[in-house]
Amino acid sequence: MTYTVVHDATEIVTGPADEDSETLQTETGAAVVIEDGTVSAVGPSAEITAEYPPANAETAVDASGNCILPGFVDSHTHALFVGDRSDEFEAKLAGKSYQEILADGGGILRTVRNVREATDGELAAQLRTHLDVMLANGTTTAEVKSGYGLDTDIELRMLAVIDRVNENHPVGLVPTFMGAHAVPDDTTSEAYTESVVTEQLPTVADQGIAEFCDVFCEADVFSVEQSRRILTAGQEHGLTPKIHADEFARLGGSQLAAELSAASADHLLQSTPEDAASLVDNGVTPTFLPGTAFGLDGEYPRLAPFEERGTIPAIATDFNPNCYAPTLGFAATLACVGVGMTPAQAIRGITERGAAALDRTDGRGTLRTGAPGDLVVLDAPTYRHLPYKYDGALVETVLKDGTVVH
Ligand SMILES: N=CN[C@@H](CCC(=O)O)C(=O)O
Ligand SMILES: [Zn+2]
Repeated sequence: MTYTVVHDATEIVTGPADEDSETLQTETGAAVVIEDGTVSAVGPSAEITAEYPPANAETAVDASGNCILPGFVDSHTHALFVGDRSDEFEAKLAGKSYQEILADGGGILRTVRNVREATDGELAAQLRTHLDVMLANGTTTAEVKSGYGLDTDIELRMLAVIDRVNENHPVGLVPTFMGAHAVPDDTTSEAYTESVVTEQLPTVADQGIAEFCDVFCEADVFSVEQSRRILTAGQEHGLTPKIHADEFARLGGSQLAAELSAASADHLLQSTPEDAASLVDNGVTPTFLPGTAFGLDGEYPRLAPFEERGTIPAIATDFNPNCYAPTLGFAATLACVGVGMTPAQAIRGITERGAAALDRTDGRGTLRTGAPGDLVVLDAPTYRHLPYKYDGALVETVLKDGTVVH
């Protein structure tokens, strides 16, 4: 019998509390056992270690003084990018808006130019570098979008790079096709939508790597009608919809997500209580991206309409060159300080709610029996310290499928 045992933890967060969904279930003085990559036992350390002695374990981690959390799930990233946009940060500080930068050929379109010029090796190396930082800060599962190619060949290349890196990086990747991330500057949104539907989507579906299809449904980008066309075509090709909705304008992206039963609707800065109700009623996981809100004008999405319906949003980083913040612990801090979540809600947001936004039903984001053996050992005694000590460096050890990977 080979097993990993993490023992004598000051606190283990096993998942949401059963009776009150806004709080966490925790055990003190506890241990967790992982066999064949899966959690096989959680409970009082003395009982667990009597059955699974650390001395006989393949891997034993003494977690005294530490809090153990489920591995973090980042359900929204654009982590495959190259190039620098630090001057756009300065332009924004000087008053230029994100949309003005994009309209001038900067923003996403600038990263598209950089990605198109990069070799596959350069793209893979940069993605690995980004994932190393994410892993060191507790992320064990991450969605990664294409969307900096904006033509069939480069979108396919991006997805192939994500797939290749996924073979040998500890962070488990979930690939999303996002050909509809922006409109290339040599075409119109109508013509480009047509090419996404008739050229990109069939080829991407044949390639068989992408699991989700995402659209930037926004004023001057893709209309609701265009987004509907792309997402339903994606569904016909077997890709589950996700959507960037209600970020700058309330165009109707949330309502579209509800209509299509999307896996998630993300950003939601302009969403109304009616939008929140539609999302919740149709099983769409609302996803807040507080790092992006922090870097724009500091307007955060509203929690109350979701809370009132018993739903905690997922919290994701949206890591991209406009939001250079790949750390979910920091996103959790912003979820507390900016959105007004409690630390328990924020921890739920970066764990099992993130898993829900990716349609994962394998217990990911919890540490219950049968869940993946993905664990974060904090250099702190309680989960509350994660959003509280917000300058990072709180993650001591990370296990993926029961193996120490950081
Ligand atoms: N808004 C669209 N996409 C990203 C930004 C990507 C970029 O600026 O490169 C987002 O979710 O914030
Ligand atoms: Zn995004």
